Amino acid sequence: MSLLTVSGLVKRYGGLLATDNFSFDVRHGEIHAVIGPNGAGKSTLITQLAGEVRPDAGRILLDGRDITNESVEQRSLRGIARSYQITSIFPEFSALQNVMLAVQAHQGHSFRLWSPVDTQPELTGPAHEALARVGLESRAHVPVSDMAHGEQRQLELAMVLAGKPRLLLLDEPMAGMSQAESLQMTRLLLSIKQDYGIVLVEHDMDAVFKLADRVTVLVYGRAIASGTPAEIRDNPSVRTAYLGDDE
Ligand SMILES: Nc1ncnc2c1ncn2[C@@H]1O[C@H](COP(=O)(O)OP(=O)(O)OP(=O)(O)O)[C@@H](O)[C@H]1O
Repeated sequence: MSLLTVSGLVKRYGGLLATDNFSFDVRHGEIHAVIGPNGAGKSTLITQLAGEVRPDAGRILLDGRDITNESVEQRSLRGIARSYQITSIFPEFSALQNVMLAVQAHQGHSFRLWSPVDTQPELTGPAHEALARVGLESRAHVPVSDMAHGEQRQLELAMVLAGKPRLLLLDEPMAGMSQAESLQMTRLLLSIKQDYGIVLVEHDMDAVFKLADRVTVLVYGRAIASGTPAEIRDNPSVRTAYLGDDE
């Protein structure tokens, strides 16, 4: 059974169909990329999967359970985690403290960052573990403001993993990265993917074709093609949809 199954999803903004009868699924251990031109509805899809926006029609199932009407918090408890952009990071705090905050937010503990960190093993343990997963363990005590952009994006991923999710919703994890940083993030995602199901929205096509097991192409809210990276690359209607687009 798929980890995530989406069927017949519809989202209208006035007369605009931002999501047009969209269906797809994500298996455990799989990266399913959603690509498409600007305004195709990729972010709108992610917000509906995360529970921030309710669809007008359709169903979202996690492990076969209907979560369409569940809140962001309920979905988070079930293991759906959305990556947020760097704006959710506290730059003056260390990498470790930022991940501890993410652990704390997930566990619902009270805010205790001012007490000595080594007295809070329930936070430091999972936080160190998440930093190690993304290769930032040696940077645990570095203030985020002293970290490179690519490292900050890795930290963002550590914060997502800190909640021990099962399904990751990654919205442009390579945004603003140099080619070297993007390669590093690609390697990182490949090294962790077997433990999660991942929905990947990304404009960096090199990264998408290296990472994705399956790719679904959105145009005007509608899935016009779905298949392996090789199938998508060779699909004439995908090529047509991207003609004149600089992505
Ligand atoms: N809250 C909203 N109210 C009205 N229209 C919206 C709203 N959110 C998105 N839209 C519209 O829905 C369509 C899809 O937007 P969306 O941001 O999901 O596209 P996208 O594929 O993520 O684009 P990009 O690649 O540029 O981020 C666009 O036409 C957009 O203007």
